[in-house]
Amino acid sequence: MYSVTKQQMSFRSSGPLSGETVVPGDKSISHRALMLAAMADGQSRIQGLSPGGDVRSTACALRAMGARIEAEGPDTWHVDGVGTGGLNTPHAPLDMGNSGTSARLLMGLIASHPVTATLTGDSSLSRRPMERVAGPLRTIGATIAASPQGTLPLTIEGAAAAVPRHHRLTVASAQVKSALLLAALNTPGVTRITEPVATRDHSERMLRHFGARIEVAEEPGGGRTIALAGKAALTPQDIAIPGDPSSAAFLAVAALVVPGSSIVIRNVGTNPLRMGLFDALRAMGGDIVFDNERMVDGEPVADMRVRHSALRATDIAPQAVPSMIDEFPIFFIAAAFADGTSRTSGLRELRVKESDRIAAMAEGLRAIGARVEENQDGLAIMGSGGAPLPGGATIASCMDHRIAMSFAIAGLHCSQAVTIDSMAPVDTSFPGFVTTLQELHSA
Ligand SMILES: O=C(O)C1=C[C@@H](OP(=O)(O)O)[C@@H](O)[C@H](O)C1
Ligand SMILES: C=C(OP(=O)(O)O)C(=O)O
Repeated sequence: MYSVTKQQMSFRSSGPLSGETVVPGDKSISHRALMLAAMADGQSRIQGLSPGGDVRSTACALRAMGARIEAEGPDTWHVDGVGTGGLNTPHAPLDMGNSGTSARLLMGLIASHPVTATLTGDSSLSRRPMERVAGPLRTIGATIAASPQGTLPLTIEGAAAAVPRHHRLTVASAQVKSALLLAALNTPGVTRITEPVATRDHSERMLRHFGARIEVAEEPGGGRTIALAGKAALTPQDIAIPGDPSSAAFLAVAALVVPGSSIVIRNVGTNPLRMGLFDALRAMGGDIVFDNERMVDGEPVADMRVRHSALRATDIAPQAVPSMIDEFPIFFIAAAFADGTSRTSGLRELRVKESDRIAAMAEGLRAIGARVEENQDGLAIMGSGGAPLPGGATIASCMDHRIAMSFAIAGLHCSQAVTIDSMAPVDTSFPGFVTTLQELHSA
């Protein structure tokens, strides 16, 4: 079914997917659970933590600044927090690996502690913009020296007495918002953040869960203002983290496009601010049903049933972009098998993710025989109407897990195998991806 040489791997048409599965714990929620547990006074237990490399980067950095983080079982960890204000200066640079969320959120946490840390990353992360976080953090009193391009490596010297501000964000970014909320935890007084469009609110939900005083007000036009009271004493918690909808997305699109498929993905997070892809797929005619909807530790969760469906093309409105920001690569694959032309715009942010995801997807889609038009801020994709694409190409994963997984899924409905030059990046968010696909093919 799959052939493997070192990290290169080929994916080909292998029949329908069926059966039940789970996906790893949500990566976004895992970062936040570790960071807030590290700030709590006492021991928290986290069940379902993401096993990916990105969350390991966060855990290593927090350990280097004084938190004790130990495994209790395969996916259960306990964290002994240092208390708000209790971080220590690390003895060595903190390696953020491939993880933008680790780098940006930890910058926020460090900015209001009297500690100094240097953050480094791999070559992909070292190209990504950090000024969007560094700028506002300087206004609270942190000193941050980055490369002239505003990228890693950077050294941050936190403020001994940070200043509470009202930050008005110009970029719709949950990472920037969360960095400022984490900085606010050890800042006296009330910090306010206004975001232009609502972005994923895992930080707000989890801060509330740990007992912080936080208020969220809707703004006209879809934005929000969040007010957080600083010098907060956080109470340790037992938290269960739901499966990552951004990982479930790959399996869901596989089931939709491979004829005869029918799968169930149990225990997936369904936070409305992460559901853009699933809303779009349903609008395209995708048979996706959420069963057993419930709340777990402040986040909505459900079991997801997905069946093969004839997909129709759709256009994505720019307002929907934040709710599916990481799902565009796999959305483009779904669009490539739909009937008609799907159009997207307002996606400039995709050019500064782990790779330039607009360029990488356009190039890969053309290589497997799809018809694509690339614009500055989006793609137009002329779909195959459900027919297999030719395939028969090798795709450069560009150190980007979502590019690698998207073309792996495309290969399952191509006439000839699709080869991914390296599946190594997949470890950052979904280490069991290939095994899960194999199990769904043999169920
Ligand atoms: O806050 C988070 O956990 C994330 C926010 C998004 O980034 P931006 O804030 O840069 O949009 C997303 O792309 C990233 O994978 C995770
Ligand atoms: C953009 C992503 O993550 P990060 O920004 O944390 O590297 C992602 O997971 O798609």
